[in-house]
Amino acid sequence: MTNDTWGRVRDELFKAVGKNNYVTWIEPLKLADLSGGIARIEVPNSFMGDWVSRNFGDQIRSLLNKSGEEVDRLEFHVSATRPVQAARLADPAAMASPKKPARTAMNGRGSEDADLPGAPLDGRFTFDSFVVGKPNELAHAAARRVAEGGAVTFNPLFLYGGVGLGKTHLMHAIAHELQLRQPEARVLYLSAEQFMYRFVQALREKQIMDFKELFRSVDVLMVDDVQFIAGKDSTQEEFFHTFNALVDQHKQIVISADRAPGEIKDLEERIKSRLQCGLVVDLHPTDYELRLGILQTKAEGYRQQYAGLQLAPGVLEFLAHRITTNVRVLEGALTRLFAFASLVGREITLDLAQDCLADILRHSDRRVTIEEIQRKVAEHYNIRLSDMIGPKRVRTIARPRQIAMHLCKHMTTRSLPEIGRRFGGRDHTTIMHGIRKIDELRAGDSQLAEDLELLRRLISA
Ligand SMILES: Nc1ncnc2c1ncn2[C@@H]1O[C@H](COP(=O)(O)OP(=O)(O)OP(=O)(O)O)[C@@H](O)[C@H]1O
Repeated sequence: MTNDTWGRVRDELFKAVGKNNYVTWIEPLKLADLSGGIARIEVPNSFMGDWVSRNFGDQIRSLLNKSGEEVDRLEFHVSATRPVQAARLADPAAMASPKKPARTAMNGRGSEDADLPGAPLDGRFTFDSFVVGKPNELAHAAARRVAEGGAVTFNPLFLYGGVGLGKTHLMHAIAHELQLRQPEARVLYLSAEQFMYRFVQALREKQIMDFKELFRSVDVLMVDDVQFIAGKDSTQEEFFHTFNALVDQHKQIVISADRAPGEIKDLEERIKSRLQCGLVVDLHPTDYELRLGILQTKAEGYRQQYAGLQLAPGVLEFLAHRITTNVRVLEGALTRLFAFASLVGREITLDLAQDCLADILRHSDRRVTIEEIQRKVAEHYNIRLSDMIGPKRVRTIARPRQIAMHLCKHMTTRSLPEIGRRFGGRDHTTIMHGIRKIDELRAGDSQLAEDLELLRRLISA
């Protein structure tokens, strides 16, 4: 195989994969050897090897074969000689002596940390104070796994979800836990905005090498709200290099965003693909049980703080039912309620809650209608809307109908008789039966549970 042949193969790949893909994935490849039907290709890091193998492997092999070589298999090896700059950054001995020692990059490391690039950790955001329920159990388990330290199993851990669902809380909890378990570990938590700010500052002050060295010398890097760097070209570029350097050194990265990597607009494709390479976990909107759990935990704390204050039964259930927006609002409501009750020296009752939280409750009032739910569920299961309220009892229709009943109960404030009337004049006991049936089924049927959650989101979107 001559260099010319490899050159031609690369030219063909350029045409086939387009400029961007070519520059990111193909250009850095080096054909090191071709013998015994195996093409050995050198790549700068293992991530790249995996990606190229999965996405372009077949194309490369077939182009090599077309050019007259007999290639059965491609093997990717991380090249021993790293690019000059990367080697310099990865090897402390070869580093230009940094102005600030690397450990100043870490959170919670005493007074020398005055100018840390990291954000301070909130002492309340620990695993102990995080209430686990169905919607967040996977995110919680993955965060726990990362917090145990040890060998990196997935990189990055990518947490995403809507506003106030606990992403920041989990990231801080990881940092706290790591500091306890491995006090020497260099854990850096910051928002993507702070990352950009530090980067721009380093550029301005001509300290870019310090910046690079600092970020590449951490053991765990956590970047919150990464969607912020979308559309900010040089920050994205720097983030990409930082990310790669850390992954190559098997350092853990944890990222959060308000949506899945593939859905972040104006984020470079190569960054999206890197973000998708580890474990991508969705924090689902809270369900009633989780909201109640969070309220109970918080209320317990307040009971100690406001000793003697009475909390009437049913108040927490009422709040969990009515405030469905996000946990931050839920917490805010409870805080206000306890503060108000303690000021006026009254028991916290439903009436007091309704008075004191009127604005929040009004804002959280669901405007979801029974008709809307019926329509969305019918669309989802591809059945006719008329069948939703009609008499047919075949399972393909009856089950979606029961799901719609279930959602009506939980997403509107309508009573069972009223729901019954809107389902073709059914009796309220039929509605109750339908709701119970779905509750029973979803406990053992994960597909059904997922459908319910998805529909809930579609409906409340
Ligand atoms: N499962 C939970 N248990 C206890 N508290 C929670 C839970 N989920 C969220 N919270 C609390 O809700 C508030 C908002 O959470 P957090 O700041 O982590 O949200 P976020 O997902 O990062 O939101 P944003 O997108 O606004 O950054 C915090 O006070 C947090 O402690």
